[in-house]
Amino acid sequence: MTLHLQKSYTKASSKIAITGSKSEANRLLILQALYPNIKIENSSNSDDSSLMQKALASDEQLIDIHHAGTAMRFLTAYFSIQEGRDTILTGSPRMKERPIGILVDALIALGADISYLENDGFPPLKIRGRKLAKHKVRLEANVSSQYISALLLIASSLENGLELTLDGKITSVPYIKMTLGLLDQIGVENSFEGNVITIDPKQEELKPQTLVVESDWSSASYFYSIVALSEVGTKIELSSYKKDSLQGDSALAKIYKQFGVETSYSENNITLSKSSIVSQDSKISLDLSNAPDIAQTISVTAFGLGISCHLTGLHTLKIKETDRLVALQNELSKLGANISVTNDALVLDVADAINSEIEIETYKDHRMAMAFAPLALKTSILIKEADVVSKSYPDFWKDLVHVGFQIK
Ligand SMILES: O=C(O)C1=C[C@@H](OP(=O)(O)O)[C@@H](O)[C@H](O)C1
Ligand SMILES: C=C(OP(=O)(O)O)C(=O)O
Repeated sequence: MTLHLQKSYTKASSKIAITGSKSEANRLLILQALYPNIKIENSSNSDDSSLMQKALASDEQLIDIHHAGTAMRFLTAYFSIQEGRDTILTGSPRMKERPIGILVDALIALGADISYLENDGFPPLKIRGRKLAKHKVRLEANVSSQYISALLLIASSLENGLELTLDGKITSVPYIKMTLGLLDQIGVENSFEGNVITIDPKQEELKPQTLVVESDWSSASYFYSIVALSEVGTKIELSSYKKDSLQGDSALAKIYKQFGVETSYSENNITLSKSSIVSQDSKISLDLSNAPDIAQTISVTAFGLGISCHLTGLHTLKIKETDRLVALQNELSKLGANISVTNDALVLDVADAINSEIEIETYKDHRMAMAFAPLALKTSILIKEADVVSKSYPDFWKDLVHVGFQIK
């Protein structure tokens, strides 16, 4: 489905309810499978969380998690400790290109029985569940934090817990802290000192408890972009967010000040307001190694505002739903941007104009569709395969119409 976004204006004020963070939800679903007394509120309505839930409820041997990276990585660890159960874990063609060897090697070092069914280092996997006898392991930490979170999520179910030593520069650190924060909330003792994470064992039942998932900050990024590209005075209120967040993408509040967007926090909500016009001479420089999922949103906002920007710390973008650096370069260039990318950085220089009626390819990446949509506040634009948004945010297009977008 291709959507035609006509040149639009945001309403002066609107209110949106985004569902829970898919990252928090997918961690809690694994923890709930291990500790059934956990109840989850404000969970995520994303495809990735539905796939996770379905996989955990299934007693089939073949589990297909489609495009869901967290489900692939977390379930690899989870099925490794399901004693006596054999599982084949597979995913979409792109998932079969997303590396998983670092996690599989660490699990095998702990005693797991996992083999590759197609290419070494990549899904699909055959996992023969068993008791993991060892409790100390080290792994390379600069490729994906999801490998680390996967191990941390099962760690308290191991007889002696886990001592994990991280080698190299640790990437996407807030996601590791999110995992540890959720373990804190359910009462699993843990520590993260230097490059060593320790998790204590907890094999007894937990007391019944309800965990409320904070709404998804990565999804909120598109409204930051919309407010940044709107008239001064525009306000959008988003429900179920807090100042003290487990999600690293809450850095948006600080980052978007540079784009003239202020964030105010009330008891349970945030309000984004466009407070000032940003000078065309300003230049945005950011290291996004702690918040890789908002790189596309930020690049497109900068382009829409005609501001130059230099983003670094983007080395993980090449192994996400698509190679996001190449995808950004291709699509922003079609719109008239002066952009160059390397393996871990992006430079955008001020462009003369934004080309109209350009068809944006989304490369089966939800964030390509959502990041480019706000440009409709500057010119009409077409978004191809627009239904990809359901991976993280199925209500995205409906919510855009609610804030004033004209979509056909
Ligand atoms: O743990 C998580 O929930 C995630 C970690 C990040 O991945 P990397 O650690 O691979 O960068 C992020 O990009 C992804 O969307 C979700
Ligand atoms: C990278 C993402 O997800 P995953 O790695 O879980 O597929 C994302 O949602 O941007």
